Amino acid sequence: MITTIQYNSRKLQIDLLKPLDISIPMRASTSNVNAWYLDAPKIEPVKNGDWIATVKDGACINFNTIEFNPHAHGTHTECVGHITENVYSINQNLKQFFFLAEVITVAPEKLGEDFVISKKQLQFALGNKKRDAVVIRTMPNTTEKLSRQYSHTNPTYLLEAAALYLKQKDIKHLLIDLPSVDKEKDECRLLSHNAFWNTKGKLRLDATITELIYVPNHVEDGEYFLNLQIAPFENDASPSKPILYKVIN
Ligand SMILES: N[C@@H](CC(=O)c1ccccc1NC=O)C(=O)O
Repeated sequence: MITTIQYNSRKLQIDLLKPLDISIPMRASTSNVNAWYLDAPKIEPVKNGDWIATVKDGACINFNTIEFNPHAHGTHTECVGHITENVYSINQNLKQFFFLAEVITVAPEKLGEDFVISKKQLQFALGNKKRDAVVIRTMPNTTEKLSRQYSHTNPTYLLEAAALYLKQKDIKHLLIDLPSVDKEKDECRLLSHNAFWNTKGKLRLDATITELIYVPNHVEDGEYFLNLQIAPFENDASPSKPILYKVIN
């Protein structure tokens, strides 16, 4: 099912039958990916006295209540409302869902006790490419990322200059396979979040950050169309399902 997309002056083809899902599924399990010191997400049947809302227990339906945190428990997309006093909702600010994206792979650099992604690394990977979105895969890239327990592990983050560079390149959507673009314990400085969303100037309300993605190794670096879909929560962040389609010519 090949479709041709007129993108500015270019005609780009993708195969809609070959979606590449880069989200992490959310499961009610202690092995679900986790960050920010919360317990595992819960998916439990509604109960009313002796009645349990599962077909195996005699109900005519399965009817679960789900408890999770979008920032902690899986792939999620956030807008500037994540760090502002004014409440901005991702559902009000992400209004388009198809973007030209570049998938890049970086091996984080050691900086003191930390591992970081630098501006230089992004410059090297992106060059003069003009994209709406950048998808960052960090090395090493194993399926252990689907179940990693990130709390208190000081995960890799983006240096402020790297986030500033992406803003200056007018990258609207930043996707990364880490729990945050900032250092886990940074006394709430949130330098990269602030730089990317330009909180000291005109807020980039249409810019989003998607965290806790997983880009499988069979997905090569290069040019893709990104379909970025969220669940329609009115909240700073929502669980999301980014799908890539390789640009075939
Ligand atoms: N770095 C902050 C915490 C933080 O960034 C955070 C805390 C809870 C949930 C999400 C967070 N940041 C996500 O990008 C701090 O040091 O307190």
